[in-house]
Amino acid sequence: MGRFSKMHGLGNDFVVIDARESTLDMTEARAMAIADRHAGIGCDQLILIGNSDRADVSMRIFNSDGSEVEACGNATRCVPLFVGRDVLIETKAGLLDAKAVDGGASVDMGQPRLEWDAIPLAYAMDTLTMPVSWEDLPAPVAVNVGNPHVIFFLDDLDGVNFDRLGPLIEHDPLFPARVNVNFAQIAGNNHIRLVVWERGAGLTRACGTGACATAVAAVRRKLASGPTTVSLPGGDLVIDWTPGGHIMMTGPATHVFDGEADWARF
Ligand SMILES: N[C@H](CCC[C@H](N)C(=O)O)C(=O)O
Repeated sequence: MGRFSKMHGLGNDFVVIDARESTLDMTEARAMAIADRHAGIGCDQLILIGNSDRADVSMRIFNSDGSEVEACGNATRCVPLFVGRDVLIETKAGLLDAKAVDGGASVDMGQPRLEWDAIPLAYAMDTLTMPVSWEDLPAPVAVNVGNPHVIFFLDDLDGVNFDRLGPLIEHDPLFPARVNVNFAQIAGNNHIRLVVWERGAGLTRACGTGACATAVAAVRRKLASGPTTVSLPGGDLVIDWTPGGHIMMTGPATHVFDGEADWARF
């Protein structure tokens, strides 16, 4: 039997497993089975906390479709709560410094990558105003914050068909590693409303890296400057980034319950 914690960041939910003492062999199939909301435990992402010789802990991230990915902002904020102290975390996207703050955490998410080949895109282009379109969507921005994001700034999010546009863009061959699709609306001064169709997980109640990427895109487009509140369906994050600097993300982290499972059954 193995223990796990159910946690979430603004409703983006996780099964978190402490793999520091176990030899649990995680495969894409097993991750997908655990994440299944009907036949498994259920989550948007599965998180494995392991040992690291470069940091306090390591973190592996699996989407509910089983794909292993580089970054998850909301899960990163849950690690200090899970481990019980501030931590330096080794991820596929590099080392992240996560510090507990009341009710959540503040995380240095590192510097965004803005070059077309770092997103990655299939061919060279301007990433601030990409010369591409899908249906009547405006030219988007592309940003990598450890994982790939494309951001559309719209006048109004009401009535947008996220379930149709999300997968259409996620799987477009322009994005060789697929992409997280961000639909943003400027809601006021340094305030953005955001809905994210996540690569490998679909619509979620919040996306931390999406909030980071969207705030970076807004600053680059001169639609925001300084600490920006990003309002997602599950709640608000505060993202602070100035060109050339690191992205600071601050927001809630919640522990829901602990459980036990026989991992051999997945
Ligand atoms: N779907 C993302 C991973 C989870 C990101 C999201 N849950 C967050 O809080 O950043 C990807 O495939 O890159």
